Amino acid sequence: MPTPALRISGLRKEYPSRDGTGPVVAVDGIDVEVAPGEIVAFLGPNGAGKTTTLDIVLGLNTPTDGVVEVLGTTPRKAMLAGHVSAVLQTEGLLRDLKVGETVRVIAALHGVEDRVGEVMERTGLTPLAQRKVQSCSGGEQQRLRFALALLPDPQLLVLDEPTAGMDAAARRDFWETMRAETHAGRTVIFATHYLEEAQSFAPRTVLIDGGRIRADRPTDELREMVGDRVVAATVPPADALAVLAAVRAVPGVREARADGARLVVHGTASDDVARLLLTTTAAVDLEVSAPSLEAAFFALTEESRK
Ligand SMILES: Nc1ncnc2c1ncn2[C@@H]1O[C@H](COP(=O)(O)OP(=O)(O)OP(=O)(O)O)[C@@H](O)[C@H]1O
Repeated sequence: MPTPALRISGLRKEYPSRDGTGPVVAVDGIDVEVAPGEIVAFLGPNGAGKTTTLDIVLGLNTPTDGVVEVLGTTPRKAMLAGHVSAVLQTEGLLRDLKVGETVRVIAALHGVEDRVGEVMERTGLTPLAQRKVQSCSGGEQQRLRFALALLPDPQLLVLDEPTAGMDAAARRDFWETMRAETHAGRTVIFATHYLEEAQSFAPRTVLIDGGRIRADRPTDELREMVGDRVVAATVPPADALAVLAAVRAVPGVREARADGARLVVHGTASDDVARLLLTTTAAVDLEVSAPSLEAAFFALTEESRK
């Protein structure tokens, strides 16, 4: 058995109360093991305990109880040896430095000046080299943090909501670069609020809420468990009943109803329903939406009640 990239056993973290109402239990007994080369999403809503867990993995916070091993050693030793890098939500950048200078300074600290050009190129920073950090957008600054994390060529990369504050296009760019950076052997753990980010990037998802793991399974399976899509469209009122009947006959449709002229269809067959509506009816204003994270949690707790 190879040494796990990460082993967390019985992890618990309590913070002193902020308002005298007793301690805040941020992490309430987490066990998880990540093999070398795995890409794992820690998915959960605000306050789930993701940042606390990742900070402990990075040696930036200490557990109240439990054991955390990173690459077979303590978090601090792994970090100091340069085997672990992180992109954190709040990590400071020096605002007066230029982008290129920032990368060179950190490369010099790691003794890897020869990697500057390659890392800047791979993270798309070369055209921004002369720009001051303070003039970069939030997404560009996040890309710079990512470049700094890649400099030591870490075995384990930890990303805490790396796309927070980015718009959809910047998020897509970020994950495309990230995908190219995950080569055999590099382990990646990232925290996210977005089910789509877990779906498109991580083969395995650990769902965390209230400081506990609610599910730890292949992301595809999770997606199937919450695979419903909602298709909505406006149809001429006179057609509504006939269209409803046609839609209900599509395999995979779980529920279809008409709210006045607005048709709302739930189920796993969103492509088939959309095709039927657009090609055989006078439907307009078609929208397809994915379940929210809240819906995912609901579906999962419903599953565990069965
Ligand atoms: N220093 C602290 N003192 C007291 N409570 C804290 C402290 N840091 C975090 N908490 C609390 O611990 C719980 C878990 O917080 P944590 O930041 O780990 O969650 P998260 O999943 O990362 O959330 P987010 O997505 O908002 O970053 C929350 O209830 C939070 O308010």
